[in-house]
Amino acid sequence: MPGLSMLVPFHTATSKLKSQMTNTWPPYPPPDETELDKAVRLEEEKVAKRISEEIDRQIEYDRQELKKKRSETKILLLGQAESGKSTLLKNFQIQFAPKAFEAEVDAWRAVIQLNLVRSVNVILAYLSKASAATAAASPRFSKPKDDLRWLKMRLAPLRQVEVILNRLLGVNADDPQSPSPADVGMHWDSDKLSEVAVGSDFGWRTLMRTEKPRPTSRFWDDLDDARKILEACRDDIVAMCHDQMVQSVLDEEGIEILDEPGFFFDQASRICALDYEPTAEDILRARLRTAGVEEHRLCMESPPSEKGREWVFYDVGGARGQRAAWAAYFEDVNSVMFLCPISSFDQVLSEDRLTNRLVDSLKLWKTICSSKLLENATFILFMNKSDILRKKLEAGVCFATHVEQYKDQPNDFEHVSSYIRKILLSIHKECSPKKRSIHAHTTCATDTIMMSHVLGSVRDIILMNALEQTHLIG
Ligand SMILES: Nc1nc2c(ncn2[C@@H]2O[C@H](COP(=O)(O)OP(=O)(O)OP(=O)(O)O)[C@@H](O)[C@H]2O)c(=O)[nH]1
Ligand SMILES: [Mg+2]
Repeated sequence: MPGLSMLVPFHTATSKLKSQMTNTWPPYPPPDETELDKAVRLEEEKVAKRISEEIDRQIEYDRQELKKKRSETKILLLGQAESGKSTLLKNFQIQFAPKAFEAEVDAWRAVIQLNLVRSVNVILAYLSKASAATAAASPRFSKPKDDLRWLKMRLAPLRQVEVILNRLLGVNADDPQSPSPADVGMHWDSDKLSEVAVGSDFGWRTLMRTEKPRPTSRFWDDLDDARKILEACRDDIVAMCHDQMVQSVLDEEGIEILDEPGFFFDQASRICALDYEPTAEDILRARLRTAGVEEHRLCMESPPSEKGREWVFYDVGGARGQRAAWAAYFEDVNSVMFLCPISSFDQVLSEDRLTNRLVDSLKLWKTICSSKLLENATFILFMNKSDILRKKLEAGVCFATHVEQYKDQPNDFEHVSSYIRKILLSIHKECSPKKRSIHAHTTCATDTIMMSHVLGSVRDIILMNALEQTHLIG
């Protein structure tokens, strides 16, 4: 039996062969092609070309994505709730992406005003309940009840301001850790009551960006209303913040106003003004609890040598209930930044009042150090809230009362902080799956000057290690 090629006309076979050999596209048309065949062939060629181009585009996209991924630096921010993770991230933005940080100022203004209003509402609700229950018995409520009633009446519009700002910022009303002031009980719990959380998917930061298409005018009208009410209540808010009865209640509860996250009582007059412009320090002091895991892309604006490099931060919610979600982000991480609030030795977790915060932080650190998934990451430890530790010790709070092993060593900042440092470093040494260097810094994340020095050296460490990890050096 003759081969199949024997049945195909010679010129067709050769042109096919030629097209296969030279890889010509489109292939030569068959010589006996009818008009209909030609139309069909051209259509088929068009479709094939489209598919081929689509595949090329996808390959190029995947190549670019891979290239981008390789040049990205992934950083995980870890630590218990209120350790200062989000505050550290703000410092990175201030230092290396100031324009992007500036673009979020409007959103932070609303958060700061909400922090203040919420604190005022919480205190008012607390005072009324406590006053009703103990008016006769306690000298701290000796102020005439009428005064309190008058204050409440004058400041009643602030409840509306809180509602508006909650709505505009997307504060999750269903969040069990974000109770409204109406939920205030007889037990003072500043951990929960002064703070708010915004879901990471709400996009509140970009909502108010000036260069973005603006939200509806209803949004801005509501925001204007909230600001006007705040301005109208300004004198009464300032009066309340300095009121003796309020001060004595806060004193009795051991609340150090300046150290309370998101309280802003000392800045009430400025923050309530219609033309209030938040400073970087205000924004660093604002309290917004992270819910879930937030991805932040920071495109370096400075220094010029690093312009355009992208750092991807994963900022996690630090409360116990949120920690199970962390592990999903452990793979491919270049750097872990762990924050241990060293001032927390005399505090308990707000989610578990039987657990000391420092003990919880050390346990968490042990778990993170032991993780196999993180064994190649660069570890940077921030012993944060050093300013509060210093203040507490200077005020006479005794470290050994809460950490018995400390025994009778000196109760001063240098000794206590170096004791905590030794423990953290020895945990890292003992629990790491393989030998790994560590960089430790004692910080106050609300102090921009201190942080600019620290972050300069942190940046160098991260860049060096990113290079090593991509085998360009070392
Ligand atoms: N005084 C002082 N306050 C700090 C310091 N670091 C952070 N804070 C404040 O502590 C509060 C909590 O900080 P965040 O950065 O929100 O804490 P976080 O670790 O992100 O907390 P979660 O999101 O709940 O996990 C904020 O109001 C900060 O301003 C510090 O070093 N000193
Ligand atoms: Mg946070």
